[in-house]
Amino acid sequence: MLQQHTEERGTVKTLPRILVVTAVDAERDAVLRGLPDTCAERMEVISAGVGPAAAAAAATAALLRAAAPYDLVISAGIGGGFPERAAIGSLVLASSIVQADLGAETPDAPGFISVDELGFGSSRVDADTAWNARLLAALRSAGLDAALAPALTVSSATGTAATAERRAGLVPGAASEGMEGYGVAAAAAQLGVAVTELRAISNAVGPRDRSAWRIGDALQALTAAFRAIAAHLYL
Ligand SMILES: O=C(O)c1cccc(C(=O)CC[C@H]2O[C@@H](n3cnc4c(=O)[nH]cnc43)[C@H](O)[C@@H]2O)c1
Repeated sequence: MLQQHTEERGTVKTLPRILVVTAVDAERDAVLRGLPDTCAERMEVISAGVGPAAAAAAATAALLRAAAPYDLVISAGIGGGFPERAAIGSLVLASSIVQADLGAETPDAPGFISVDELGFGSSRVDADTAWNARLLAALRSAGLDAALAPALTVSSATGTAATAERRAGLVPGAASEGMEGYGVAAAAAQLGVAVTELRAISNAVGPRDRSAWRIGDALQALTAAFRAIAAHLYL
């Protein structure tokens, strides 16, 4: 990490290099709106496309082509919130990132076996606890907050109450659902870079009702979150 001397106070501030991976351009632009020009060299923000495969491919490419190593990768965007855990417009910071539909469907309840249970590996990557603490401190110093909880990744967004219940039961405490986190996390883990996920909630996880999505509110929350993070880490 580059160190910047603040001579008048005699302090040394570390300036981390962070890669932010969003799915679509509207999310990338919302993140960029929160960043001052001065941190452009330290924070790269990309839109990777929707879904874990596109996210993993783009994150891997960005990590490998970087002129200098990244200290942290953040999967960021709007997301679904599990009722009672994350309201529309609120933020969820992942404690772990879980691919919730990676496994096998079964005819018996609960209707799904994860790859972990099947013995094919792991569907979970733990978010970096030290970075999560820094990001939470950044949000709180700007009067914001985030639920620190497992974040689900799925290839098909939940659209029924039954799927919402099954996915919530699969990962106790899960607060958010998105479609890219695990792909970004798998890329970061493969390359030994710390990772976390930050979701701004646009809709409830449950029966599909696109008219109830509050994308504008969620994008504003994303901008505010990254403004707070940049101010805390770089200014
Ligand atoms: O239509 C728009 O203006 C618009 C602006 C920004 C983003 C979108 C998206 O549709 C992004 C898709 C993206 O959102 C995540 N997401 C949001 N809600 C959920 C959900 O309930 N379950 C799973 N994923 C969700 C997801 O990561 C998609 O990539 C549109």
